[in-house]
Amino acid sequence: MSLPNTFDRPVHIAVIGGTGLGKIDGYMPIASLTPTTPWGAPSSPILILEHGGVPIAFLARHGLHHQLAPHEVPARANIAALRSLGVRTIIAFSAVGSLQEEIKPMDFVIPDQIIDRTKGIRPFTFFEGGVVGHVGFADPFDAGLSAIVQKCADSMKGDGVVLHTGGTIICMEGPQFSTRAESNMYRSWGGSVINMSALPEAKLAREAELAYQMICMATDYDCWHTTEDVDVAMVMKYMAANSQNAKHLVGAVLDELCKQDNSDLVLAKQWEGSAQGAVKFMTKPEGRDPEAMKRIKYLFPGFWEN
Ligand SMILES: CSC[C@H]1O[C@H](OP(=O)(O)O)[C@H](O)[C@@H]1O
Ligand SMILES: Nc1ncnc2[nH]cnc12
Repeated sequence: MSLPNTFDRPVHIAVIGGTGLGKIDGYMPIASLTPTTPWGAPSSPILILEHGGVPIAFLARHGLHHQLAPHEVPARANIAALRSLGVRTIIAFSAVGSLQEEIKPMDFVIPDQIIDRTKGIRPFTFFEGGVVGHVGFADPFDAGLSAIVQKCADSMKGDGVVLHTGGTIICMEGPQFSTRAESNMYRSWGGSVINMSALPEAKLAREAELAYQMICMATDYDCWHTTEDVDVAMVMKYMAANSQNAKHLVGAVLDELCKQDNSDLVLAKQWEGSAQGAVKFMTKPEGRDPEAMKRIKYLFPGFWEN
């Protein structure tokens, strides 16, 4: 049976699924939306799921069939499309390599920092082409969302599975994995985990004034460890083993986010106006390109003129 392609209520919370998490078991979609944005179409149709009566958007980062390489993910379209539905909070899952002995494959990590090792080949900003804005990115994730995920650690099952709080994610370009020299260098920098997807997603979420937290699931020890070097089969094996925990964790996190007490957090009141302010102070009205402004107004429909 085909799903409706419209949904008439705002959706405030989204989950982005990554490698090995192209869907969340246990949720029946009630709509499948395909918004187009000034930055093109998102990676996949956006499914609307229901959690205790609250609509949740779900987007598969690499496409329905994992056909998009990390550098091909249309991150601007993904973030803009979610925001256009009303989304203000994103919980983003990612399969990561561990750069620290104590972060074992199957463990979860809620990072609080990122080191950018992408190579500038991915479109990474909404603010260009005749409109300039510089948003703060000192703390790339949302502390309020991080606290909620921490609170839900007990929802996970399994011997010794740990949820580590804090840590630095290295976001590399890929799609090839790192060399051993790089892996050791990242460890010397204090990296906790490594992936290919945290950026530009997190930067764009900040520009779009969204609350964003990545939840990392460790699948391997990259290639610095005495155990086997990472390969795709290893990542997929651990992701399959871990998808039940991802489901438990996301269920518990959504339970928390749906509580009335968390409504300001979910609506990202803490970020409201930050990016629009960053644009306002840079490009003078007479210098703003009309086409660039149309794109900005897609993101921020109420964007002032002067
Ligand atoms: C198949 S291993 C590399 C791949 O896995 C991660 O994907 P995601 O972050 O979407 O879960 C990593 O970032 C790479 O894209
Ligand atoms: N070792 C690794 N490097 C980069 N991305 C990954 N995703 C999962 N494992 C990874």
